[in-house]
Amino acid sequence: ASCSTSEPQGFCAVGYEADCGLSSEKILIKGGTVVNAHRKEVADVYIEDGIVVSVRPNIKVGDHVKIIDATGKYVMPGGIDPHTHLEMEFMGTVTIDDFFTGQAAALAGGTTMHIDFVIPVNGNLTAGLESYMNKAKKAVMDYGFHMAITKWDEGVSKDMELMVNEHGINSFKFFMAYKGSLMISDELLLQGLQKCKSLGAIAMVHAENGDAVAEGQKRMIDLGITGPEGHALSRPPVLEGEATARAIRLANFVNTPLYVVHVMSIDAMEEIAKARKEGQRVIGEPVASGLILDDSWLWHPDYTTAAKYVMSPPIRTSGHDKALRAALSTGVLQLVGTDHCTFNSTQKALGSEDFRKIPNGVNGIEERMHLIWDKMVESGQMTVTDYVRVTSTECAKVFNIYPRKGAILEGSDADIIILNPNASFKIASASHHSRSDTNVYEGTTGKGKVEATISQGRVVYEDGKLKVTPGSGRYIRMPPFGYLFDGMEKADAAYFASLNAPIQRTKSAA
Ligand SMILES: C[C@@H](CNC(N)=O)C(=O)O
Ligand SMILES: [Zn+2]
Ligand SMILES: [Zn+2]
Ligand SMILES: [Zn+2]
Repeated sequence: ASCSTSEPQGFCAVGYEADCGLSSEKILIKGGTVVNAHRKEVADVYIEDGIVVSVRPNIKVGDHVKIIDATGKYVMPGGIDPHTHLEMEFMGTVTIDDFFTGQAAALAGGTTMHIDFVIPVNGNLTAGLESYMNKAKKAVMDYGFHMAITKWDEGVSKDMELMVNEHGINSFKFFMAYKGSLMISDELLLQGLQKCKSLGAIAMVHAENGDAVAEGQKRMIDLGITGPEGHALSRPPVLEGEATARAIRLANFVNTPLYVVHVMSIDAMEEIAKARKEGQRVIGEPVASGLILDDSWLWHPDYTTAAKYVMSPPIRTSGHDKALRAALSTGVLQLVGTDHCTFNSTQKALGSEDFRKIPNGVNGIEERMHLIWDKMVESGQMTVTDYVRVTSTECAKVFNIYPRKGAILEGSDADIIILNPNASFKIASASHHSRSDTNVYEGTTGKGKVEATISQGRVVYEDGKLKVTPGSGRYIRMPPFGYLFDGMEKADAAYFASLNAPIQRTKSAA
């Protein structure tokens, strides 16, 4: 069998890879501009057995080495997507992309690692992890896990220790929205923040006021607004700003780092900016949809078109996207995710009578690298080194897997992309690798094209063809106490020292 394009969407499913003969253990990438977060340089990259062996000009090699000419192109660390939901059970259905199609899409778009969210099973973390390890059996690229916390008791607290100390999880997500399903109370959030601090684990929040959202939804239904536009109107930016501020203050009170996922509005971004200006360790993660799109689509007369843009927090009115891009380019926000959580048009139709039933989520795992390059680097708003920082390096640093991941340095994993700044891309559901029949970026074109993706030292995407093997993906353990925790104990000591001098009071005269 050979690598025929008759394979579904140009896939090389298991068993064909050897026939493709295109992947190899020794690769020399010649003459490209190698870009890391800290510098760019014209240099060769030599890869052997999945590892970067050397990065310098004019590397000489023997035979049996696959040579890739990258002259005039950028050689960069593969993207790392910090926020995905593959094969996630949610709102009565399951996301249409699993660890095969979602990851194939990622590789085709220049992302070589993602961090997915384990959802506990009936609140049980261990059962949740088992379930996700099972889903990931078909993985074709490296992945890590965050763990969601959807209820609190002594068992959950104990299990969090297990997740950190035994299972390589160093981040826990608390949903402040989705009342009645994933949402937790402030009391639980506080317990969770304190537990994360003690474990050296990053606390992550979905920051919307879930109680107010429920009120806002009722308000829309009472007004007879049941279409997708009701989704945006029911949860305005003020509710994202309020929850973001609340989470930031509670993290301050506990004195632990905080990671705000899918920052979608100016309201939330400005709370993060204020906290960071005051020295608080808060990370803000915008996602591709919030950086690129606006909510006018939700008013589209065609339900299928409008419903595909329903996610939470909602994609905002025009202007928020521009402000979020500016914040990302100046370091107010630190890294870009996608929140890839795809439902096809049949699944989205579950909410055709009531927007509250539209499964929340959009695509992005294949489009992120192209969209950020075109919108921010090609436009001159962001440097190529910052592009690497926000799409790969910062994520590796926050989750403590740098420089194994997120860099092209001697000893790093050989997860590398070659981007041609002079080629262009076009986004279409007809050609994308997601299993969904819709794409929120349908028809978008732009400059900059990922022409080759190397994952674990093998060429897995080249000339528009994927050569992936289900089961070849590896679970990447992420150790606790990453850089965001450096020195926190000193701040704590100083704080408690300042309290430990009880005031000596004289008894007031009787
Ligand atoms: C459930 C998950 C994806 N869906 C979404 N953001 O609308 C999330 O809230 O991050
Ligand atoms: Zn093939
Ligand atoms: Zn969320
Ligand atoms: Zn999410």
